[in-house]
Amino acid sequence: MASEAVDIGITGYDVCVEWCLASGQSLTIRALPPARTSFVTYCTVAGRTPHTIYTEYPAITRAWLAACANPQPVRIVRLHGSTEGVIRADDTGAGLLLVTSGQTLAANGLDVEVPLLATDVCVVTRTLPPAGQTLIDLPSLPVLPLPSFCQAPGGSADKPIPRQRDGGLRR
Ligand SMILES: O=P(O)(O)OC[C@H]1O[C@H](OP(=O)(O)OP(=O)(O)O)[C@H](O)[C@@H]1O
Repeated sequence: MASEAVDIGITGYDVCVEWCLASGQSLTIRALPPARTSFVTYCTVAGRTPHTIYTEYPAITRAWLAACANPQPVRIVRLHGSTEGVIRADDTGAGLLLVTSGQTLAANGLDVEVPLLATDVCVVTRTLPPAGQTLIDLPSLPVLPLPSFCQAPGGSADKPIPRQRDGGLRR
């Protein structure tokens, strides 16, 4: 889907949200029956003042921080795969990562958990402007909107969140 090689895909809702926010493009995301629900979760260690958020979801992280009432300056570092050990090892670290059972968080001593969005398998197609139709669609499946905190200020979730280079400071 991302490389435009195919017109329809089956993937995780988390992947779709991150891609929409990062690219500024729309997808039509439709829910399949739940298979194994996980949660994109903010986590850290109790008592820390995080300066760095490690994540495979930098666009979701920026959107969430932008929606926070009093966001603190924080560096966003993109990592792929399991990040719990890196977060634990950095005394000013936090993370935005995928949690299913919570066992990996617990094993790494990450004891502050804030679930931001539930994610499961979904069907995804590109949304074509201006009418929003898709090349292939499965209208019997319910549409999943982007999370409410991904709404651009004063606008709709279809508008991209302002970009920031990975690793930069958000002020
Ligand atoms: O809450 P838990 O049940 O402990 O699962 C959480 C772990 O699962 C995911 O990794 P996964 O095994 O999917 O591999 P990957 O992220 O490295 O691809 C995720 O990155 C966490 O590391």
